Amino acid sequence: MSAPLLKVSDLVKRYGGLLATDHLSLALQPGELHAIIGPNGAGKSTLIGQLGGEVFPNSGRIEFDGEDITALTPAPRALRGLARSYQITSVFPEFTVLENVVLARQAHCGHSLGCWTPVLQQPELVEPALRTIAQAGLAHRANTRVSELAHGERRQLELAMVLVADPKLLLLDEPMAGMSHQESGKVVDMLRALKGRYTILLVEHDMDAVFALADRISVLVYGRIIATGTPDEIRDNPDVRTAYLGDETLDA
Ligand SMILES: Nc1ncnc2c1ncn2[C@@H]1O[C@H](COP(=O)(O)OP(=O)(O)OP(=O)(O)O)[C@@H](O)[C@H]1O
Repeated sequence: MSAPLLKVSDLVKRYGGLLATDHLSLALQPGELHAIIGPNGAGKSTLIGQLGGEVFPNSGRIEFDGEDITALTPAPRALRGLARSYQITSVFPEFTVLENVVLARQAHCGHSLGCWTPVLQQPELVEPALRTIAQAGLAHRANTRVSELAHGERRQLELAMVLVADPKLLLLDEPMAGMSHQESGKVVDMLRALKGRYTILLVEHDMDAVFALADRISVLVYGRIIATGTPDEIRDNPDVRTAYLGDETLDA
């Protein structure tokens, strides 16, 4: 097995007397799609926040690509290739999908490119932008204004804006939240197409999507990972079934 791209060791996050992250350890192999599931309040958002750099742990260590990033804020983590989709704040609604993704590419590349040439005339920006727009399933909407996109398409745009920065690890926090069945089906297809090309950590409540997509699943309960395994191993794990007692989501 190759060295893990992400290695979390003995992570602890306390809120007063509550252990939101309880000595949690986790390793992600390059190219893996790893899902985190768990009941409400299990600590999924707190974990993602610590991986993205918005929440700092009380103790423990986060290594990314061989480097200790525990003390880094989100921006230097993103520069190292650790991308979180919702971090996109600079979507311009009156600009087209292509213009937004081109600007995200320009922001990622810094100022080395020709600032005084209109961005849509710079093939080094436009080509990767068109490629990731297609990967996100939005090729037919490239010239549509963002203000005209449906909710699901906007989430796809956010993903395109993350992918255009060539991330090594994608942190996806509930990418299907608020989507119709048809829209979430599209996101499942898209993530299936991205699988293997990117390392992905997916937190998602849609169990059909998780069990269809994940190579491995970790189950978080009261801040602790109680099981990690393939979808079949997780479905059959008695501790997991107990944690989800009375919940039909694992029987899908
Ligand atoms: N900023 C905070 N201050 C105090 N307690 C917090 C804070 N953030 C989270 N918590 C608590 O930490 C625990 C874990 O919350 P978290 O939001 O990480 O769970 P979750 O698994 O993402 O839940 P959900 O599935 O409902 O989104 C909960 O008991 C929550 O109330």
